[in-house]
Amino acid sequence: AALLAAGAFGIAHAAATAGAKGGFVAVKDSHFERNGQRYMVAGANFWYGGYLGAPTSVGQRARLVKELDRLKALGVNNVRVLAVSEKTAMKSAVSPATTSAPGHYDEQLLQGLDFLMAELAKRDMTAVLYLNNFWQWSGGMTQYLNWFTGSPAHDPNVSKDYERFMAENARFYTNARAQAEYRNVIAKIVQRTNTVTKKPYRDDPVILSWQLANEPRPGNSKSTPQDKATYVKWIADTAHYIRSLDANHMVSTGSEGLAGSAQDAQLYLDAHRTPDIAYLTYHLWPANWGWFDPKQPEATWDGMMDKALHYLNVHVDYAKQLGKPIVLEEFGLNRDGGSFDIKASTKVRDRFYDEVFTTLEKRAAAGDPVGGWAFWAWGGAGRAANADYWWKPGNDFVGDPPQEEQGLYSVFDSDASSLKLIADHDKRLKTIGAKQ
Ligand SMILES: O=C1NC[C@H](CO)[C@@H](O)[C@@H]1O
Repeated sequence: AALLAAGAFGIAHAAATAGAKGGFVAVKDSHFERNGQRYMVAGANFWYGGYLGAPTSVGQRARLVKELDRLKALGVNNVRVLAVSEKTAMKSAVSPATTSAPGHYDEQLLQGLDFLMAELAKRDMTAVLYLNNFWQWSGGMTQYLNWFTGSPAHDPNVSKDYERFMAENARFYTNARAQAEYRNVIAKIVQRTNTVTKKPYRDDPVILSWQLANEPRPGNSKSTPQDKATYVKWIADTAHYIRSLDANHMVSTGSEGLAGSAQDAQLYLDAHRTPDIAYLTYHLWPANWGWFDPKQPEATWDGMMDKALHYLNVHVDYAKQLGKPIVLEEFGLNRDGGSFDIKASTKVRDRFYDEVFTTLEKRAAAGDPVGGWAFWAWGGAGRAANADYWWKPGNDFVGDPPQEEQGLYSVFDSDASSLKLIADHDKRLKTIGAKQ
């Protein structure tokens, strides 16, 4: 029995550490490692990367290749991508969608993801793939609930009632039929064989992590202890399920940090404690959270930076407490004056990016568990198509998803000062990592 147990332990241990060897990114001593070397995530949010890779319909493979070449040239080594979307009647959601109805999936969009993975492999880049969305812009949890409870899919861009939207969305975590379909989708993608490379996703080191959802929250600001317990259990159970399908890849939550945890540090820590969640994530949105007014930058900058620096540092401290890496996988600020116009300057945003990068570099240089960052979001060659800056099917994709003005937070290929900042700091981050 002892021999059997030792053997089993050996296999389990080998599986757990296999990642670090076979080119997979894995965690070692609260940092990322790949092939025995420190790995720092110098990332970009590129939610529509799989859409561009589609062979037909929305696909623009020539653009995708150019965008990846641009990102690679900047020193970006990772992209964070929406892996699956759900068809919905909500006005501000992307179409087409991967899942047209439970059990029915668009093979063209899935082949788009395949093509993206293949192109990332050619450039030695990795991807974080999120498998759902707490928000409406890709259907997400709201659409699952519409399918399985018949509840109307309230687009909060229309209702303006985010508190109600968030409270209603939390029902997703306990709806058995919604969870069953969500796991069907997870299994379909995690167990997929790439039609371009013929490589099973499970064996593809391009994937840095499977992410439960984009910005999953326990409910709204009045989340109850029961809501919180449900949320923690959903994270642990779903992460365990993914790891049961794929022991090579890390799993992450997609959490925004305290802002997505009802400002409850204990909840944020509990949500990331399970060994099946490899690292912590957090996001930083000063304008969304009311810390900054782009139309009054001088009046609001100091207060915003105080809060932002605290947010940046306190989450690295949480990661230290858990002994896991942490990635700031979204952050952004408006163009000057709050303009959506690509011709508008980005002086204030550049200053914000510089502060964010510098703060995290300091913590990384001190040996703290900074796993890296990903700015929100790459607009590249995409351009807003309409005078009102709203997206319509057939328009270019940019960094801003359809629920926001196309130009709100995007970094475009013409934003030279922003591109230089990103390139300089991505290089610095990787240099810090290499020295440790
Ligand atoms: O995940 C997200 N976080 C913030 C982005 C900008 O508001 C938003 O577009 C996206 O839903």
